[in-house]
Amino acid sequence: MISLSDLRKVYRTRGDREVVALDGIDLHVPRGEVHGIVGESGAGKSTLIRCLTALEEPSSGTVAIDGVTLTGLGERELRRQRRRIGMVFQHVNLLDARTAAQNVAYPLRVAGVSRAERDVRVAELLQLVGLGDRGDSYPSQLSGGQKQRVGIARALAAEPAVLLCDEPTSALDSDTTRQILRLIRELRDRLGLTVLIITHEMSVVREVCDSVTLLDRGKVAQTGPIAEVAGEHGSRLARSLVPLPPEPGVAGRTTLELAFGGGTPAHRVLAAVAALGEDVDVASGTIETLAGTRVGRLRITVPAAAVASSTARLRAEGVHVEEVAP
Ligand SMILES: Nc1ncnc2c1ncn2[C@@H]1O[C@H](COP(=O)(O)OP(=O)(O)OP(=O)(O)O)[C@@H](O)[C@H]1O
Repeated sequence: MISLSDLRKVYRTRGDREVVALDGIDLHVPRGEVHGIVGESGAGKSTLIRCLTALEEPSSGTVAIDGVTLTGLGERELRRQRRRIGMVFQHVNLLDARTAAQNVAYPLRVAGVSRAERDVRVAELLQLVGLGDRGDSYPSQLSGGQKQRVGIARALAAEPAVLLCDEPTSALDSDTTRQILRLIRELRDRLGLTVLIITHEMSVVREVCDSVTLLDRGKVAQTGPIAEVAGEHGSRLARSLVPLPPEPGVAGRTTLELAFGGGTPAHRVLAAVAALGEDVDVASGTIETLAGTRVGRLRITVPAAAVASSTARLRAEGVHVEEVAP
């Protein structure tokens, strides 16, 4: 379990200016959950990861992994606790002159695990990530996805409770991305890992995460289970989890956005739209199934003069409606 309480990190720059990178973050990820962290560049994602791995000392607040508070631990104990956190990066950074098996064995060697035990563990780990027969291959002989699998096996060598993944699929094509995300889920299921994924790709969140947090200038802007945040109509996460294609505006007409899902079943939305009469037109729509729940957005256009009446009629039918700024 990952638990951050009122976490703040303030950097002091050379000109003695203060930069508040994390501004009172509360985040609790239960054991066995895959949680995504998203946010624009500069939102504080890397700082969050560095505080979680205790590479950075928070200015205030606490970080706890599996009930152990990392903040304030001595160097020796911190090193021991860090082994409970496995890290997976965008660029795997394997040792080129070592085979896949030797790369996975490396952290075990550093930890002083005996040769015989190491060999058994490495074989198990490679098997676990689907590379049982590639232990003797060098990184140059492996594809990007296979290298990432080796990186994941290496991260799991110390049997961590938590896997922190920093943009794990950003360097991979879409098919390989899907396979790696599937692997992460399988590992979570088999090993009971708690997984935190930092990503700028909403497709990653859609595909693998149970819950998600949006960071904005060091604060939690929105957080919750995927289906829940996607159902918070009009919210930033709902918009990016259920994207719509761009559409050109039409002169004299106004676009209204309607929400499906949650307490608003599709038939009610469609009936309410149909009741507006022939002056209504459909501009775009998307429906996604997220964590087993169907959520969607529908954009319609109405004559500018009919905006107020159309909105009122839709709302009277219980449909969530917002006017889209031109
Ligand atoms: N060592 C540092 N000294 C001063 N300011 C820093 C330092 N590291 C980060 N910052 C500032 O803290 C804020 C958060 O940065 P951070 O790197 O955590 O964001 P991020 O969400 O990871 O961005 P990106 O997606 O671009 O990696 C930014 O304003 C950044 O300029």
